[in-house]
Amino acid sequence: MSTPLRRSTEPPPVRALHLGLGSFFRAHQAWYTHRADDDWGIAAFTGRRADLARTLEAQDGLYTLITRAADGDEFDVMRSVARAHAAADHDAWLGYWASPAVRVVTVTVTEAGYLRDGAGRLDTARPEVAAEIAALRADARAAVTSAPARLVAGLLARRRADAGPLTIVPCDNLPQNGAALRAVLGDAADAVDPSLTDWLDEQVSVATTMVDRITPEPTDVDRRAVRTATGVDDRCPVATEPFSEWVLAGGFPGGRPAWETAGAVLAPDVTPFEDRKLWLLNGAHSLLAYAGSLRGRTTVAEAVADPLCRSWVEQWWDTCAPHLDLPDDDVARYRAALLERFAHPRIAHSLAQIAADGSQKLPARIVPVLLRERADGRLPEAAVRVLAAWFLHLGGAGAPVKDVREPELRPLLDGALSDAAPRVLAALHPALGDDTDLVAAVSSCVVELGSQ
Ligand SMILES: NC(=O)c1ccc[n+]([C@@H]2O[C@H](COP(=O)([O-])OP(=O)(O)OC[C@H]3O[C@@H](n4cnc5c(N)ncnc54)[C@H](O)[C@@H]3O)[C@@H](O)[C@H]2O)c1
Ligand SMILES: O=P(O)(O)OC[C@@H](O)[C@@H](O)[C@H](O)[C@H](O)CO
Repeated sequence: MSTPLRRSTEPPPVRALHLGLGSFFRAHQAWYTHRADDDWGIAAFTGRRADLARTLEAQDGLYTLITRAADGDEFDVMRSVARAHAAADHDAWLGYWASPAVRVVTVTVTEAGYLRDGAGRLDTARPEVAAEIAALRADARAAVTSAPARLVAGLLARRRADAGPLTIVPCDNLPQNGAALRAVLGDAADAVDPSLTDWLDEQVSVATTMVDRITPEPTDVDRRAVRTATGVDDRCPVATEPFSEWVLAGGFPGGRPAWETAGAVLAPDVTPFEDRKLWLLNGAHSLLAYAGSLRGRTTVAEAVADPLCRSWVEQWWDTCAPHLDLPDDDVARYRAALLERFAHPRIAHSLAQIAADGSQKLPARIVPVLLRERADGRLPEAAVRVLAAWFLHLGGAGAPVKDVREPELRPLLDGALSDAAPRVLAALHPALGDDTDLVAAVSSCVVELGSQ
């Protein structure tokens, strides 16, 4: 007999809002908030689907976090999610923004959710973006659905209510995610109501963060593990690795949870931590997702156990190391720890999940190092390999293709490799398509990898 998960005491008062209720938020920001030495409750909204919100709400926002070590699991019930809402619950969304009690808004909507164009601005050429801007201009309470539009709708509600300053905290794997979100929000605000821009500058701070905790999609095995170990029938547990990092920079004029008491680090600048994480961890993840899946590997652990894939990872890390503004010892320790994290025997982190939206991820994970290398006159084999493997992936080899830009990328693959390669590379960064040496190297690597 198993018991359902319900609260026996009141939830903490809602003082924070989250957009993008999913696995990572529950393993990371909600975990830090749960452990922080104060009493902040979060109202969390899904990005799109309603199911997780419904399931969590039926458990009063409670869920089990499984901290999965190589030699066993720990089970802890997280209490910081006071309310869980479906994306469509737009009136509730606006209501929280209008509440002076709410001081912080965290965001995890994936790289694709920022709706950026190639220059990092809001992609107003997309019909759905233009339609949502028009809807908000006509009615500030219109039920918009994209992340930028929902955030601007929230900002309009807050200004109407004169509810005071707050901080938005993006927690997606984007370089300088604060500036990235601020640019998109500024563009959306300007398009909807130019008078919002000054208010935004005065009342809203956007923090920049480096976030790290490998959290695969939950499975039925996780649910059974909770039931067996605790006797509780938790319908939405989430399993994560023991390692966790959160580095934040920025102002919190309205206050924030005491996340530092739970291990978060407040720093003047996240750049060195972010480069280290996005290039070494996420860059290697993308390499394995495309090149490893070409070799039939399906998880990170499987791929890194393959000596050839592992040598590719090491080669990529050697390429990145000179560009990191950190002591060599730190980088060496980080690399050693990463190999252990990747090889985790009880975490099945699917390469297919990581492969999704490469058009949004490679510009953050691979391209910055590649451009630095090219500026120094080098043509790094490791970066060439990732791009060639991604090219093959887009053509249908290895992990399945799921990319927000797929409709525009697929036609670029038509025709001879010598024509297609520059077009596909230019889709990641304009300078890459014009780099004839790089195009030639990627083309020959496509042939080499494709024939393996
Ligand atoms: N899972 C990890 O290991 C991990 C670690 C570090 C950072 N992150 C960041 O967190 C993000 C979410 O990861 P997750 O594991 O929680 O995924 P998830 O699929 O469990 O949850 C994603 C959430 O984002 C929403 N979303 C997805 N696409 C969206 C879009 N286009 N617009 C608006 N909302 C959208 C979904 O509705 C859902 O609420 C990642 O993309 C990454 O940027 C994840
Ligand atoms: O979550 P995504 O889709 O941005 O990327 C997949 C993984 O590379 C990523 O989730 C890592 O596991 C994570 O960034 C580790 O902290």
